[in-house]
Amino acid sequence: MTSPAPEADVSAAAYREAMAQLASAVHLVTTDGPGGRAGLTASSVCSVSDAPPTLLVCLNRASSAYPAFLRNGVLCINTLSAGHEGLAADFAGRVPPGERFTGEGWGQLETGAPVLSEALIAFDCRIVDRHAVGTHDVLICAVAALAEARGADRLLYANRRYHVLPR
Ligand SMILES: NC(=O)C1=CN([C@@H]2O[C@H](COP(=O)(O)OP(=O)(O)OC[C@H]3O[C@@H](n4cnc5c(N)ncnc54)[C@H](O)[C@@H]3O)[C@@H](O)[C@H]2O)C=CC1
Ligand SMILES: Cc1cc2nc3c(=O)[nH]c(=O)nc-3n(C[C@H](O)[C@H](O)[C@H](O)COP(=O)(O)O)c2cc1C
Repeated sequence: MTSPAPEADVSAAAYREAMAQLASAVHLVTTDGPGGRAGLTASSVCSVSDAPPTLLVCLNRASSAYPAFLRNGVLCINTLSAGHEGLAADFAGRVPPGERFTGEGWGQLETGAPVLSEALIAFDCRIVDRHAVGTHDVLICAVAALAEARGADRLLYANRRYHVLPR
């Protein structure tokens, strides 16, 4: 477990203002298993290694979905394409947790985590490590399967709004 960070000399508000300038892909991070089905919108996804294929996602422990991710030990990173802004808003809290999977086609790959059939890319993963840092857990995930729907425009998030990056 990582020791608590020393008192930051940058305010959280100033940090958020700075971070809002960064453009990132947008994902629905989903899970299913003994802990139930859950999901949230996330932008804190990045590659760690390609040998073996490994990525990370940072999960707020206050999120309603957090207990399910820990209990299930698996997740899917569903990278969104243009036209999925509504889904991103739904999974970011616009829709209550228990009602987030009613629409859209959802399937599975290896782990049983929900896979959005129209996702630009789906990274089906097993959680192999976890580091608590401040309010979040950094989840280290081994990629067990991949699916991709080529050719769609990308959905980005920057300056607190969504943007489309043509393919
Ligand atoms: N990594 C995260 O946990 C993120 C959380 N959010 C949440 O989504 C909501 C909408 O955010 P915005 O409209 O973009 O404005 P905002 O001013 O709350 O956030 C601006 C930027 O700061 C960073 N950020 C915000 N809250 C954070 C947190 N609790 N932990 C780590 N980084 C954080 C993100 O990069 C975000 O794009 C807010 O409640 C925000 O907390 C948004 C993006 C990332
Ligand atoms: C564009 C965007 C990116 C987000 N990225 C993350 C993230 O990387 N990690 C995280 O824990 N929450 C992130 N959130 C916040 C969650 O989607 C959600 O708002 C929060 O978990 C509360 O949802 P709940 O109703 O499931 O508790 C993001 C929100 C938005 C709008």
